[in-house]
Amino acid sequence: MNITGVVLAGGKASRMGGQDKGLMPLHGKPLWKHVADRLQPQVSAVAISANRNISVYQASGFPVYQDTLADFPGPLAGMASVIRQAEGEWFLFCPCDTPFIPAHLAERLQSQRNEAPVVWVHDGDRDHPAIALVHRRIAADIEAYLARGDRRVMVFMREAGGHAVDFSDCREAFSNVNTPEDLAWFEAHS
Ligand SMILES: Nc1nc2c(ncn2[C@@H]2O[C@H](COP(=O)(O)OP(=O)(O)OP(=O)(O)O)[C@@H](O)[C@H]2O)c(=O)[nH]1
Repeated sequence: MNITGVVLAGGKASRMGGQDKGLMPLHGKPLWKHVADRLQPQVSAVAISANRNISVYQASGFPVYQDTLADFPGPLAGMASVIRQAEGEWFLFCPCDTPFIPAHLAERLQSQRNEAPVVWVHDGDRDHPAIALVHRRIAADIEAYLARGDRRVMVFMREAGGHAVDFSDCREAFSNVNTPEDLAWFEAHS
């Protein structure tokens, strides 16, 4: 299966004080690059979803896609915007703030998909609907869902016929960085 891995870096990062979270360094490397480096061996191509500092992301050489659904901020808008601009059938989305995703992420999501058009990570405690393997055919459904005023990623994905895949054996791989305190903690402990 050909999969495009997409680093979602288009959020407002309000809990990070509004800075561009993807560009914040952890151990001297920007958060988005940690995610891209972990995705790259698992996918056919890597791309970035971003809405500011575009030239900085473009300098990586990866394609960078901006949101075309700017009226509907949130990860779903990022997903549909990428699918509309990129080629390829399958997309593995992953937030820029999840720098420890496991090496078997794509393989396990694929192997437990069972024909669903979207599957996402469940870490044993909670769902991570922005870490998801998505087929391009749901782009139109995302657009319709956003247009009717909804934003909730999980609700959409269940409506679209998706299900969660269990990653409780490696739950710590889905730790994420939301605040400056989180970043300081990972700088000291990872
Ligand atoms: N392309 C795109 N990505 C988004 C958008 N909103 C959130 N994301 C991404 O989705 C992932 C999860 O986002 P959140 O942590 O819920 O939101 P955030 O904006 O990053 O941070 P907070 O404002 O602190 O909630 C992150 O990787 C974000 O960059 C958006 O409107 N467009």
